[in-house]
Amino acid sequence: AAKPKLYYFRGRGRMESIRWLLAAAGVEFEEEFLEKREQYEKLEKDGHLLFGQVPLVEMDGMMLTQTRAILSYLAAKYNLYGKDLKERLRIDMYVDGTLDLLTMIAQARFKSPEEKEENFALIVKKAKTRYLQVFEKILKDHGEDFLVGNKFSWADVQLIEAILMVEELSASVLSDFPLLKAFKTRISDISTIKKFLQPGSQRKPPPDQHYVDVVRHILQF
Ligand SMILES: CCCCC[C@H]1O[C@@H](O)C[C@@H]1SC[C@H](NC(=O)CC[C@H](N)C(=O)O)C(=O)NCC(=O)O
Repeated sequence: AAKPKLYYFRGRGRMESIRWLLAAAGVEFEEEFLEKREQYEKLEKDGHLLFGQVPLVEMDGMMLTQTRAILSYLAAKYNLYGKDLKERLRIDMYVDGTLDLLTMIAQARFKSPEEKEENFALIVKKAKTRYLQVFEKILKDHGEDFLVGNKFSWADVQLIEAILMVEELSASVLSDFPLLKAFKTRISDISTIKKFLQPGSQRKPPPDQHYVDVVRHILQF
């Protein structure tokens, strides 16, 4: 079967979680990077952008948009969505919280330089008190290796992505969370994740000013 094809900017944004989940599932994918406004306009004209937005993923003969819908489809397709309705619900709860944190971080990078530092400090504080503390307790309460059903799932992928992104803002953020430290080591050691963490993989670096400028230019905001 043809490999999934991802249409997005050459950066993390909303597409990075989709890259992570595909990589975790061991699924190879191609990328088309939007560098010019014309590319975005062509996708729109061709009717591929349901609400006029990207991420866009071409797979299984479909043109898919809406990040959360795509992630859910991938999790179900690659058996990373729990064994029953209750486990899927728990995964959804954990993932929605983690995506809120990731979105906060990603949007903060679009702030002005003076706002950015203050914003990042606030985000690190919220990450620790509202998110990481909760996941530390979940691991403590059930004493298992994975967040849900003692089996590797989408929830674990989102959390490792979030941990690494928060550590980019504050390297010592896990100092009060021994179970999350062990979780990070364990999940990073899973062969598909380990490969994605190697240099040269399709994982994107933190956004720089050029990325922000290109996104603003293409989307004209
Ligand atoms: C996670 C946040 C990453 C920051 C960068 C993104 O946020 C946006 O500022 C731009 C990009 S994403 C690009 C943006 N896409 C979305 O907002 C998608 C939202 C949708 N609910 C989804 O989850 O896929 C876009 O196409 N906008 C065109 C426009 O609406 O006319």
